[in-house]
Amino acid sequence: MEKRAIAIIGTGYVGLVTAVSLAELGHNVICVDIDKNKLNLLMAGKSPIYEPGLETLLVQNLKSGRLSFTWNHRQAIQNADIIYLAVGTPSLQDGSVDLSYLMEAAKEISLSAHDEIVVVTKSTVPVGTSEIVKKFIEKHAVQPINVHVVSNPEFLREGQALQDTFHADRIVIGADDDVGAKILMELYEPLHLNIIRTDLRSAELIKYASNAFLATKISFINEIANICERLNANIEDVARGMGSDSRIGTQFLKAGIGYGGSCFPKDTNALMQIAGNLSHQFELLEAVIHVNNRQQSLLFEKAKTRFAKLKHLKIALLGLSFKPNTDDLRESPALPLANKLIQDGAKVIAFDPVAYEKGRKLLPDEVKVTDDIRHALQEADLAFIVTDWDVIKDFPLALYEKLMKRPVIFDGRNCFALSEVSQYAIEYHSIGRQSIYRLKEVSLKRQTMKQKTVSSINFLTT
Ligand SMILES: NC(=O)C1=CN([C@@H]2O[C@H](COP(=O)(O)OP(=O)(O)OC[C@H]3O[C@@H](n4cnc5c(N)ncnc54)[C@H](O)[C@@H]3O)[C@@H](O)[C@H]2O)C=CC1
Ligand SMILES: O=C(O)[C@H]1O[C@H](OP(=O)(O)OP(=O)(O)OC[C@H]2O[C@@H](n3ccc(=O)[nH]c3=O)[C@H](O)[C@@H]2O)[C@H](O)[C@@H](O)[C@@H]1O
Repeated sequence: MEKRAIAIIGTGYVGLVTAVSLAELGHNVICVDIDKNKLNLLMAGKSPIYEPGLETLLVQNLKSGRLSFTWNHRQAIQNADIIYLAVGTPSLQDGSVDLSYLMEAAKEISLSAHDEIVVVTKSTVPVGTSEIVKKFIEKHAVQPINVHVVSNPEFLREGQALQDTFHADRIVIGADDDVGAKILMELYEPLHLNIIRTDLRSAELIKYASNAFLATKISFINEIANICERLNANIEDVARGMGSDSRIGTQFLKAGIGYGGSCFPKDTNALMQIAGNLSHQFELLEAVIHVNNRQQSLLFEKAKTRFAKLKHLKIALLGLSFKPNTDDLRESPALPLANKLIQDGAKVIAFDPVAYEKGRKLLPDEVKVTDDIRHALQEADLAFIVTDWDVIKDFPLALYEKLMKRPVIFDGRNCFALSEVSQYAIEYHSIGRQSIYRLKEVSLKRQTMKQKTVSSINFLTT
């Protein structure tokens, strides 16, 4: 295997995971970023993101000398024969993709690269962008250059990024010429994974189509959950029954508070824009996005129906990250929920085992933030579960019952089996399942017992 000199522009999730995995395969990898704070951490062997296993590989590869970091684009690019673009491609106001970071990175390549290079678009970009990048670099290059551009979209999930990289279901390599495609296929060959070779545009579309399809599965199951609630059926059983059909599959059928994160909301909106620009109204995707927006307010609406007023209630908001095992709060359903609760005059105390620092910066000032679940639940009038962190799922229901002033739980992730909850004096509202009102039942029973005791005392004293 030829040892390659690889430059990676952008050290976010995707850039970092790509960097450590290519260094693990024995290549020389240099990463460049414009964020000096991030680079200082990385150079010191500290991962700026919470991603299981990442820091260990970072330290190992820094020590071996195969991995390095710089803020100087020229230093990263001038000797590289493969250059990855892994910068962010966030949404603009209208839902279309902001390509300014990507084009800045392309400009840096044109200033420092020379001879023959392979430019790989790892960032998720609208169809046709890789061609634009190639033309841009060739047009603005200050030295003679031959650019082979390859689209190699990323499919990792946050929280299990390394597993998804080393054991990916597929690697997509899209190119309109064979030179770059062949080099990338050789690069990934030692991973022994399923490689799908396509043209440039198809590769770019595979990424959006995949994310949009997964988002569709989630909105679909959430709609079935809404029907379950009205029919007294149980969404967990329905999803299990559906998912056992191998044509449907069990994954991404977990009903909940709606999808969040840095990609599904952004990429579904982008695909809507892409279709719209082609005069095609993507009605199915429009519905998927609409259902997700509605689903994110569902727990709040349920709480408003249950309690006429949330004002002055002490509310524990459990989980801030958009899913467990990450400290990423981008598009987390916890953020709009916290804002709504504050607007309604509730006293909110938010808990997250990892994302609490980031949460403190993003939540309204009125929200207290803690990394201690007991502290959040103490004397709370109700609790919202937003993220299914193990520490939340495994926290004993007996303690929810004991610590809370009034143990009413709105669970957006179906963390507990109904049979388990019904053993406690807890009122429990979840997604796509019947609500449990044991709180009333048990306290009534307690009241009756108290009354009985009082009357027997009265009897004894008369
Ligand atoms: N986060 C994820 O799980 C996944 C993300 N993607 C896609 O990958 C791309 C990157 O996503 P993330 O890693 O989450 O982004 P991120 O926002 O975490 O990181 C991007 C990095 O690029 C840096 N950057 C911006 N302009 C630069 C420039 N001119 N030169 C050097 N560095 C520059 C930023 O400072 C930042 O550190 C996006 O297109 C995203 O849609 C794809 C699959 C998974
Ligand atoms: O393009 C991307 O950035 C990535 O987007 C997702 O990965 P990620 O956002 O890290 O997380 P997921 O595990 O897919 O979850 C996304 C959201 O859907 C929600 N979800 C997921 C699965 C499910 O069954 N139900 C459900 O509500 C999660 O809670 C979360 O809010 C995709 O799964 C990755 O393949 C893709 O590379």
